[in-house]
Amino acid sequence: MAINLLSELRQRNPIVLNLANLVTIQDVANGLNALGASPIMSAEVQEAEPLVQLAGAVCLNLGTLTTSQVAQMHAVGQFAAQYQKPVVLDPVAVGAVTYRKRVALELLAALDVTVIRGNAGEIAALADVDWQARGIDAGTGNGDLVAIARACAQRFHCIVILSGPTDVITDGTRVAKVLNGTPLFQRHVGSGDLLSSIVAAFLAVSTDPFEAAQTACLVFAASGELVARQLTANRPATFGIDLIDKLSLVSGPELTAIQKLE
Ligand SMILES: Nc1ncnc2c1ncn2[C@@H]1O[C@H](COP(=O)(O)OP(=O)(O)OP(=O)(O)O)[C@@H](O)[C@H]1O
Ligand SMILES: Cc1ncsc1CCO
Ligand SMILES: [Mg+2]
Repeated sequence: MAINLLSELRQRNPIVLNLANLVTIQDVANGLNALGASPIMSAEVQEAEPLVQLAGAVCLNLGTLTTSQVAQMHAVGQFAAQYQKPVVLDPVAVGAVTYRKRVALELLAALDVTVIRGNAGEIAALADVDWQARGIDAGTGNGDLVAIARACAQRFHCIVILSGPTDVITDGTRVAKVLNGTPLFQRHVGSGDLLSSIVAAFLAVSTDPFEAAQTACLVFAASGELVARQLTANRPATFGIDLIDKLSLVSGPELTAIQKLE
């Protein structure tokens, strides 16, 4: 775990190219900006090459996919391989909608994805493990989350982050866990979308994608935990606002003091 990656990120202010969903696009932009990265969103395939060239990393989010956006994702992903830029895939609701799963599998077959970040329902679907996913939510299942994340990483030859009460990070062999967090993340739509883009921001400033993934999970989950400690009641909207503020204020020592890692 390299908490000094946070200061590296803030110093270098990496540009993160996001093909975002239209529900949480502004939260993702503000969250990245608060953390110390420089977000840019795009919905136009014609500008794929120059945007990938200027970006340090790319995040592809399937949340509100359209046919033209999927074509844009293929184009951006191919330029990312050409210019050696890391790619994060957020497979929103692939456990609930067969069409989305097909799109995700086609992207994973065609592109060099560095990290897949999804909840248990999404990662189980990609690993072909039986699970009752529920829309954008993780749903219920009784599989071993580490085994599911590992199977997904081995199948697609990439790093997998299976997020939830415990975040599991694996490259198919190595496994790390971040136990920080708060149930308020689940009450605020788009927590996962922001985490995926923050993973991309850390990939942009690191040569070790496993360490970048682990650090992103800690910074995000622990920032949320620190915010929740200050709230007097369950306030999902306030949590969302305060989380963005906390991403700009949180320090390395503060994170080290509350980190719960395995
Ligand atoms: N019950 C929980 N307790 C603690 N932390 C949680 C809990 N559920 C989620 N988290 C944290 O929330 C963050 C987002 O992960 P989550 O698995 O909720 O994504 P998601 O389902 O894709 O969310 P969304 O669809 O709203 O974007 C992660 O940092 C994770 O650690
Ligand atoms: C609610 C919702 N619907 C599609 S994407 C999204 C945001 C969470 O990913
Ligand atoms: Mg999600």
